[in-house]
Amino acid sequence: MINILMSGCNGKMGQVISRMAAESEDLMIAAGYDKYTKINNTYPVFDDLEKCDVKVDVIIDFSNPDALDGLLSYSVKNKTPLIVATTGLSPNQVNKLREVSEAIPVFFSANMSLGVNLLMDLVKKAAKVLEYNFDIEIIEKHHNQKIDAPSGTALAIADEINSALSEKQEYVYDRHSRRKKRSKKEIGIHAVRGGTIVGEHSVVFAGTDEIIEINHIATSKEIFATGALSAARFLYNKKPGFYNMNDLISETN
Ligand SMILES: NC(=O)C1=CN([C@@H]2O[C@H](COP(=O)(O)OP(=O)(O)OC[C@H]3O[C@@H](n4cnc5c(N)ncnc54)[C@H](O)[C@@H]3O)[C@@H](O)[C@H]2O)C=CC1
Ligand SMILES: O=C(O)C1=N[C@H](C(=O)O)C[C@H](O)C1
Repeated sequence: MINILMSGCNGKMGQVISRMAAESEDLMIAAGYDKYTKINNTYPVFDDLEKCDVKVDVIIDFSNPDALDGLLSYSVKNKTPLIVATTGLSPNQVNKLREVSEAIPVFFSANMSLGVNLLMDLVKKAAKVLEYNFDIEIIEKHHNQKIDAPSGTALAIADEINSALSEKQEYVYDRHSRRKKRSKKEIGIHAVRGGTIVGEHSVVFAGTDEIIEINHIATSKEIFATGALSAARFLYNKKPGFYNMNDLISETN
């Protein structure tokens, strides 16, 4: 049995993962961490990681960037593998994750779904072929409770595209403050927020008289929970290192 500490356990993702872990035979949530503690869970919930006296094998984090420092200290002190799915981290926080991955296994992904990771591969291929004649714009849509914008996934898609292009493009967020024509050296990134949209990402390659669009639509949060639980199985007993969905997909396929 792999014992998990669920960080952000009382949030939307934390609750979906708790339900799915309870249905699994090899994983259980042994403890939770959340600053909001007014929900009854089947496991003990701590509002301070220093108070957590439950021994766990892996941490899964779907919370807020504010929680990261405490999680890193706890993980390093207890040598506990850490899965970070929280988005909106600063570049400095991502660097810290890389640093601690020299001491403990760290898994970081802005999107735990298999589909989005396939989309990233397809988009990279398209970007290489269309590099010189097509303008690239990314549009993401999420529910009205989402805090960060643009989504971590939209930024990760833009990074993947940039890694495939011969010349690095500048990211342009929305366009309301710009009063000039679009340049050839940019990737536009746009966020839509409303209702209960689970998560949609669309990459538009707009050329002269033709448009190619590659889309991913999440219709339930369970796809992210499935990915996070697979990441827990993957990271348990791994050597220190910085892992992502590509490592998980190549090991399991
Ligand atoms: N990588 C992926 O596949 C996915 C990532 N996410 C990301 O996961 C995060 C959480 O998403 P949701 O569950 O929808 O949000 P939510 O707002 O429903 O839940 C967040 C939970 O974290 C808790 N929290 C906030 N700050 C905290 C702190 N400093 N210490 C401890 N607990 C704290 C809140 O009380 C809340 O219960 C977001 O950053 C979101 O973008 C969400 C879905 C998929
Ligand atoms: O907040 C969400 O809900 C989601 N956040 C992630 C992101 O910011 O990319 C992933 C997913 O789209 C859902």
